[in-house]
Amino acid sequence: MANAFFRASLAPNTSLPAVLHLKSGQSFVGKSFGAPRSIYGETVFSTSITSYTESMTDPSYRGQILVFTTPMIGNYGVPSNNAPTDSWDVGVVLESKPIQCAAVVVADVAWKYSHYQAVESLAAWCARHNVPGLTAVDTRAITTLLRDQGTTLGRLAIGSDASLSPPKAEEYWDPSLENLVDQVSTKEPYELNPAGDVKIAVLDFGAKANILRSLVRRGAAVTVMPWNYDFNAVRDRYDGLFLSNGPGDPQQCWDAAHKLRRTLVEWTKPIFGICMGHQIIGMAAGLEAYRMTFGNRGHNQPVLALASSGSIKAGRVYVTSQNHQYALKLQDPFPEGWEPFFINANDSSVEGIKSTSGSGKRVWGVQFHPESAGGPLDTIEMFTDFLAECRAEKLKVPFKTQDPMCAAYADPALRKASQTHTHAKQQPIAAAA
Ligand SMILES: NC(=O)CC[C@H](N)C(=O)O
Repeated sequence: MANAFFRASLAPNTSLPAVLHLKSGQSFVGKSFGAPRSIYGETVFSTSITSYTESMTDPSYRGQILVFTTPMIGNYGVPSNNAPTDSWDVGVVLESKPIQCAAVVVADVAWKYSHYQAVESLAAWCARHNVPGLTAVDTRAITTLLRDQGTTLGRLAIGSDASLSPPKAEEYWDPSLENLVDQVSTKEPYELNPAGDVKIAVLDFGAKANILRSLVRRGAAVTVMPWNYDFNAVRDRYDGLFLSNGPGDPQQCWDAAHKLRRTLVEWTKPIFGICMGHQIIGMAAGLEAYRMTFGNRGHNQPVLALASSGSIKAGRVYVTSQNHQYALKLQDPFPEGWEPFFINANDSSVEGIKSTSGSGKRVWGVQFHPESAGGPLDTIEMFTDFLAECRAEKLKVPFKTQDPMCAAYADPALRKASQTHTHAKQQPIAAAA
């Protein structure tokens, strides 16, 4: 008898020709799946084996043509992205609502899929989101090129466009020249789990949902703010500041780095940043961000801890999830009051920075993704460490019941409810004056 969960997806446009052109002059001819639409993007590769749904909805992949080095992608289909109401509701099951990458390239797309949570195939999902895919190409050859020459601008030409000549050099679209963060960041502040016992402001550069879940699941009340929000105007309401991941070149976000520079001077509460957030912290601290040759994208990146802090022990190697093109430059000496926290065990790039113990600050930035989704959970307790610091900070500072933003905490019934960890809800809040 046929497996009830084994569904075959139709391949309506398998016959459409498709070509990936690279600005460096090479072209790869294959077949299209997903949306029959030609696009431009920056061609990058990921070594992740699973979690294509999480990678493709990660806002940091915005504008990128994502080449999977794993030969077969799509085997377990795509789940519904509607968050169940009884869970930690940050609005989605995956990392954001839309598919964020510009296109995907897969050696052998799985037309048949099987998973108890799957509702559609990878191809149908891509078609529904107007995202094209290319299959039946040698992704090993593409990856070898990208490793040698670096991340390269590309054009995925589908259908009749596939027979046209490759674009001229000046026709390629370069996403690093745009402020992609502004496109994916929330436009208005909103709250999650307002009854949480510790108040965290999140600057949203394109936050993955699992970052928000990781804070909310640990009992935090989270206020998500636009990336360039004037946090300094409202900072006294919060016990900690978090800076999220985000797409594109961090140089596009100097506005946030300048504002953070002031925060670092005038505010001593805990600050934690991931990926783009880490780069912004570094830039505010006086470090330089540079573009790597091909970046690090995958779920198997080893990082060596150079310092101990919370759950992290110096001398240990942690396996991490990563998706970045830029990194902070290792410089000697580091700016005063700062030290390297992690270093990549493959390429020695800076994977984390922290404020020194004598600096009077508690600031951590990591280039990798402790929240995983997908990837290993080796460093997930960094969220617990951060919130423990914020809770300690809160005990130090008398609680201000007159602050309407914190009123929920003053209500014992709501406080108890927050401890049952079931009250994460998106609620719009008024923008601060
Ligand atoms: N995941 C991220 O936050 C990536 C940060 C930045 N866009 C980079 O590519 O380096």
